[in-house]
Amino acid sequence: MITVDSLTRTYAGFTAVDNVSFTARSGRVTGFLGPNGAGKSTTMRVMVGLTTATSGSATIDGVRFADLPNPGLEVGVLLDASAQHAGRTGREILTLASDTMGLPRARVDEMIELVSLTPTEAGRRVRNYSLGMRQRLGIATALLGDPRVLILDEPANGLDPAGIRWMRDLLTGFAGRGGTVLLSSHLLHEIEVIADDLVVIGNGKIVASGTKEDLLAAAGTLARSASPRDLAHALEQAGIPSTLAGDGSVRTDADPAQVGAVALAAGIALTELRSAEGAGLEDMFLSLTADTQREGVAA
Ligand SMILES: Nc1ncnc2c1ncn2[C@@H]1O[C@H](COP(=O)(O)OP(=O)(O)OP(=O)(O)O)[C@@H](O)[C@H]1O
Repeated sequence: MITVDSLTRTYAGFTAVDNVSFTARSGRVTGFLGPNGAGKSTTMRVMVGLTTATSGSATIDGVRFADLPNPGLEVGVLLDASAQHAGRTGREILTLASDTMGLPRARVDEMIELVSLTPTEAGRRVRNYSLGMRQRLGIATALLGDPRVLILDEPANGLDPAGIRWMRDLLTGFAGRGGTVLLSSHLLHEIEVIADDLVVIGNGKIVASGTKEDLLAAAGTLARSASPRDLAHALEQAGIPSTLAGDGSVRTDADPAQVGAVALAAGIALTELRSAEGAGLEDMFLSLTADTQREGVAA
């Protein structure tokens, strides 16, 4: 389990991470979301000892990363796939990491195979790797020590569609065996498919956290009819506030049964009625972070 407790990180008076607390539990994939500059990477860097906390703490099973005797055996980290030594081959990077951790060399070949780098690619210098290949190498490095916790910043970045699916299966399998996965991503569809829990950060502060089900269920109900304005009007008459979305749907916080009953009473045929869950993470994310979005897209 990863525990972040009242974590604050300031840079010359600017507060990048502001009193952040959350946990990433074992056996679960926790998605860490937020707009550009929200503080995700800074929080993750503190977790793995690359940046110090101004106050508060981040611990892995109760221990600070810096106090772990052989951290690679406990925590797999992928923060910046391009930070690998460009002049070394993928195999050299894995071999060095494996030696540092005191692992058998056979583990290097296992990891190269696991991330589907060919032997030729593994022998190529990292400066000649594509982004997706760097990402695969980064994942191989993170998994090398067979850790029980994974901390991954944008791991799907640069992966092709098959690679994204492979990563999804890998991470859900890892959590299924009791591991802890914390991953940040701007690919909301990916997070929606893979995450069990969500932590949303905006301007350095947590704006929401909880299980995906709970957070998305709070999205309310989505209904469609041939005459959405009439439906919105009928709901208003029944004391249920609603909004007309740009896609012609009517959204409300009331539950689907209430909306159905109002439509029936008003003689309005519904063409769709469901929990707005399917409208999904993107809507939830944009509304939760509306104050912190640069483009003001959700305004
Ligand atoms: N070393 C530093 N010195 C000064 N400011 C910093 C430093 N590192 C990060 N920041 C600032 O802290 C804020 C949070 O940055 P961070 O990289 O954590 O955001 P993020 O959520 O990971 O963003 P993105 O989605 O763009 O990767 C930003 O405003 C950034 O400019």
